[in-house]
Amino acid sequence: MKIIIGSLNPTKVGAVKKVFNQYKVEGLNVPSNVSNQPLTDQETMQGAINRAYNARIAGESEIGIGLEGGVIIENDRLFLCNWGALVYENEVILASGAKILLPSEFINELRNGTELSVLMEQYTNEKDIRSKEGAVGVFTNGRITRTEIFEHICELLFGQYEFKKRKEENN
Ligand SMILES: O=P(O)(O)OP(=O)(O)OP(=O)(O)OC[C@H]1O[C@@H](n2cnc3c(O)ncnc32)[C@H](O)[C@@H]1O
Ligand SMILES: [Mg+2]
Repeated sequence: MKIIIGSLNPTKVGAVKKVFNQYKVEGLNVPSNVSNQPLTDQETMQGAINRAYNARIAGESEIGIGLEGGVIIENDRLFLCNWGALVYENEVILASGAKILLPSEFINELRNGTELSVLMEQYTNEKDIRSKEGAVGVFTNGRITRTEIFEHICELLFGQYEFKKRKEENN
């Protein structure tokens, strides 16, 4: 069975390959059909769902997976959030990842349309944080990386998928 993950970002592809290691896993760049920088929990979740559907169709696979990063602005607090969706047959399975606080000084620029990936490069003076440890890796001193957040989300997706499949078989 083939699984398509709707991204070529190595943190996302790597997480899916690690967790769904008994399947053939391929990354495909597909649209999220939301903003490049989702600014709410809801929009981030929708991006994950759209990527999963688009990946499944584009790759003609049984299972499509979408992983999406975003932020949540709550008054003067800014949080990093991540969502995952797994689509198979007519079912959508969802899971979100752990959240951490990001610097509040990012809020204005995010509202003005700058992506978090750009802000992280400016903040750290390092290139392509989004494909490496991620914002979470930077702000947790490397204890939890972006790949690990996505691995955790993938475990939550896979476990729910297995549970549903087992239930279907017993019916
Ligand atoms: O190629 P895709 O799959 O789009 O990978 P991406 O890194 O752009 O990831 P998302 O679109 O899911 O994330 C939305 C935006 O938030 C940024 N972002 C999200 N999480 C991040 C993190 O941990 N570190 C740096 N940037 C992050 C990301 O780079 C985008 O600008
Ligand atoms: Mg993106």
